[in-house]
Amino acid sequence: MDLKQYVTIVENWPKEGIKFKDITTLMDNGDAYRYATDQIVEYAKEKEIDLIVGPEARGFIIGCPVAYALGVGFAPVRKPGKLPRETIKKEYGLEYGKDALTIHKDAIKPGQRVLITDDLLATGGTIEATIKLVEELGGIVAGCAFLIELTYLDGRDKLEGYEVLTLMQY
Ligand SMILES: O=P(O)(O)OC[C@H]1O[C@H](OP(=O)(O)OP(=O)(O)O)[C@H](O)[C@@H]1O
Ligand SMILES: Nc1ncnc2[nH]cnc12
Repeated sequence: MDLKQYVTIVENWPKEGIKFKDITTLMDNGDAYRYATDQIVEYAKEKEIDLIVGPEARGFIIGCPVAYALGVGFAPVRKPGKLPRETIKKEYGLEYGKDALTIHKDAIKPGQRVLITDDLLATGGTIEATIKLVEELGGIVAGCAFLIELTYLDGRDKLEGYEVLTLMQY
């Protein structure tokens, strides 16, 4: 299936010069959403994953159906002030700003094999921060899976030494 036909490109949003890749038009098509999910599930099966970790908010949309299909858990990475118990935190830069991410301290057991999921790899700031959170808690990053990679932003440079799957490249 050609998934790109379901992605809508929105010019100059949220800021001038950004070509925003809107995946809501992929998600609201049942066949396309299932096809994309299945690709990531097949990738994850080879990696003997114990847990999926995904950053807020679009990482949840990708990661939760994969976790369900594999019968493993999902641990959310969230922006500060959203998780109710003790967390650890990492700051990071974005294509259009900067932010921080947190995870519950007990979300990952040392040695667990983790697949990190998100909708899109841009500068790599979000995935880099998420990897740091997982590894600080003793998790093993067995793979990183995205629907979309913006190759012109070189996010992959931050992922040297990690296994990466991207379903669409721009
Ligand atoms: O590779 P990067 O440059 O870090 O950019 C990619 C991240 O940016 C977007 O999330 P955003 O922070 O906009 O949050 P959202 O998912 O809550 O919309 C996207 O969903 C990725 O998580
Ligand atoms: N160009 C873009 N489109 C959609 N999500 C993004 N996150 C970071 N850059 C993005």
